[in-house]
Amino acid sequence: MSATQTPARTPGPSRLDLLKHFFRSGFRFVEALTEEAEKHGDTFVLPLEVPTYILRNPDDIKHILVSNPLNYHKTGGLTVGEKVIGQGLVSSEEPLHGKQRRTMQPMFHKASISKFTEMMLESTASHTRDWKDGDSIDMSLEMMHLTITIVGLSLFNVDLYREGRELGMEFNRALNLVTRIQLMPFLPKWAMGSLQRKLDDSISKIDEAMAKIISDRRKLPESEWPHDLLSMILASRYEDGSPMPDKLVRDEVVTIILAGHETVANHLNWTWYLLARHPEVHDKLLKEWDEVLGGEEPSMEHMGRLPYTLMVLAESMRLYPPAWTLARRVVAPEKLPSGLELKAGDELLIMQYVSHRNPAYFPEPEKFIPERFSAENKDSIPKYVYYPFGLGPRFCIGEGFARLEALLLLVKMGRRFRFEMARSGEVRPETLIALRPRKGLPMIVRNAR
Ligand code: HEM
Repeated sequence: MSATQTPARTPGPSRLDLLKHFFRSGFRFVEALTEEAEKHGDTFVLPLEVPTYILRNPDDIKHILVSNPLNYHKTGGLTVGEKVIGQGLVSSEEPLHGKQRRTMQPMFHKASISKFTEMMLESTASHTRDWKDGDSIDMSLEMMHLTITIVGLSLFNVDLYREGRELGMEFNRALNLVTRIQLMPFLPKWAMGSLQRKLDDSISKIDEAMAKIISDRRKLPESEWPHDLLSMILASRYEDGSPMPDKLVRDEVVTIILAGHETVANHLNWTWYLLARHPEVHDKLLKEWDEVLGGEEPSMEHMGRLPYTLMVLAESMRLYPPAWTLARRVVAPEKLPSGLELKAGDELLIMQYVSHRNPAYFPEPEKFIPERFSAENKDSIPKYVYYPFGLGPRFCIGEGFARLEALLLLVKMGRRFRFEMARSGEVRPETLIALRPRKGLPMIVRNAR
């Protein structure tokens, strides 16, 4: 990377400042950028080869994501794995994106998602069946296993942790390789070439398995198709009545696996971490669950009746948004509402992590205070400063699925267990594709009561 001229009126750290900052803070990337936002204000630019703006002005965010989204193409983060996810919803652009989104939307309606409730609860019960007071676990591994099981069962009725384990491992391998390639752009050519070859090998194994899953399903009469997302994708029709081509079916399925498990896993990881540090919040949750659910299992229908649980999950996503940044590239030059003049090719980072810690809207932003999201307080939080699921036409299609899954798993596990941190000190975030706990999350299982 080489330093370049940046517009004189946009503030930002020099390249040297940035390096010093990262070294001093032990390469704490998002924390350093949050501090830079406090120093420079809502808009600042990083001195990279292509000017890269970090934006948190709510009017600019609204303009880019909602008012004129076609002028801002997707890049970075969720699309780096484009080789793996192909032309799925996360990475495609218009007009393909709109066509796919309209076709896929009904699968994510409340009525079809709620049919996954029993499976989500059963998967959780079976995953945690043998856990007992005093056991040591790495919560981040446990949550990855549980959420990949759930996404595999929802998509094509295969448990990717058990009978579909080989395919599940292949997804993990591909995701790790994508992350390594993304994090190490300075690797020598030969080393990068070797990673790329491993990724290609992993992708061809995934393609082979996916082709078999799709053709096996097509061989069955439609009346025997199970209720899962693959059946819904195969049964869906475009506006002109034609079915989705197999290549796009494959891309959408792989996209949902990758977008739909690490995000939820990390949302839960951070929630367990916060509850371990705030046992009094866990007590209040138990009280709400006793009062509202009694002995019943949680369901979609309870979501509106568990306000404190939803407040805890919302505040957890404020502090630790699993999708920690949205990345866009400017298509045509444009002036933003704040006055910032953008050129074609400029890169934009709209960082949930930075916006969600803006003290102008969240006093004492580092503190875990679920009451920020109480009925009385939540309306004072503007839409464009808190956006864990994104905004506008690229808004997360799986939001309802993720919220249901997080609630069910939290109640199902949190009623039986509490989790204590196995090591002292604060857990720092690591900014991979999702915001993960750095060095995992070793915890000790305790009985909830
Ligand atoms: C807590 C969990 C989740 C979080 C925080 C999250 C967050 C996000 C965000 C921020 C975006 C927008 C990205 C952008 O605009 O650049 C997105 C898009 C997407 N998410 Fe999620 N997500 C979660 C769970 C899920 C689940 C469970 C699924 C599927 C079952 C899913 C599928 C998708 C897809 C397909 C897109 C692309 C939508 C489009 O561009 O039309 N996500 N997600």
